[in-house]
Amino acid sequence: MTDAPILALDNVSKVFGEVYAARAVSFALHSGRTLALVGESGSGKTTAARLIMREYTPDQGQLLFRGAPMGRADGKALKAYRSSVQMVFQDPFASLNPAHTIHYHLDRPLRLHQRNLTRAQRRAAVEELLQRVKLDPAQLMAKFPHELSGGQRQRISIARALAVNPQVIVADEPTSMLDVSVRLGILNLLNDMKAQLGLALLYITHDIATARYVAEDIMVMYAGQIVEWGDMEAVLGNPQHPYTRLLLSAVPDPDKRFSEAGEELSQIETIRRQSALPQPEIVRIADNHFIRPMP
Ligand SMILES: Nc1ncnc2c1ncn2[C@@H]1O[C@H](COP(=O)(O)OP(=O)(O)OP(=O)(O)O)[C@@H](O)[C@H]1O
Repeated sequence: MTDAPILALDNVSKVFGEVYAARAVSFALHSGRTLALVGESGSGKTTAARLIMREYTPDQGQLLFRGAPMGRADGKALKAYRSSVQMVFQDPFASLNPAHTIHYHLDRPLRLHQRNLTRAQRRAAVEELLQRVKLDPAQLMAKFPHELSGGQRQRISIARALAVNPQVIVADEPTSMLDVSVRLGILNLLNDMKAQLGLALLYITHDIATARYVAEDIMVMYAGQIVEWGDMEAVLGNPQHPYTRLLLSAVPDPDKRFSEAGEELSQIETIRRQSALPQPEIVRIADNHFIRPMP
């Protein structure tokens, strides 16, 4: 790939006490592509997301946006970053305010970020956002979050993220709290957004099967480090790191329906305890277009 990355973590570490929640993590996101960050609970995935969302500042290394270090960004650059980089959370119940209508949730970011729009233009924009996430505006605008299903709520979260015309979306386990029957719809929606809007997506999950469904590239995180990365099919077809092999062993058939695979992967912690994994050792499977060589 030759296009410049939109966003990158460059050799970033984040330490809590003695624990490296992230250690020398480097990766980049490109428009129109999804990078899956895969690892079990506690591996550092959410820390990586928080570093990108600027909830944590790196102890070492830097966050780059369009090549510029965010550590030195001024107010204007920070504002641009905040609308360019949006997050979709695991729990669509917790991320919407029960006291406000769906219209309010989508109108608010438009009011804050596109101040030149008239009320009528904002209303049209809200309708367009709902249509984009395949919900019926006439039916849903006046409703409150509790009147919606989990899948509909997650669609609203995605619409709200899209309201500010982002270039990057970080989706942290966006389907894990949803009914199995609606997960595929959300994953398809993420794939559509990537293709139609050219978004760069970071898809965070413990579930290799859904990762394979949405992402071209995969990064495996273990104990705060990226231990393996590369093209999705190349890594899954020929995993080099014992931890990747272990993650995959919980999904013996990668073509299996992701819902079944997800359940099996929830047993990964048990498997890990039984098999006494070696200390993380970084394996580079190939020169790769989206990640800098590890030191
Ligand atoms: N604010 C914090 N204070 C102290 N330790 C933290 C903090 N945030 C994360 N950690 C530690 O850093 C490590 C990585 O945590 P992190 O939440 O990033 O993992 P994760 O892969 O996202 O797990 P999960 O899937 O359960 O969210 C863990 O050992 C965790 O206990």
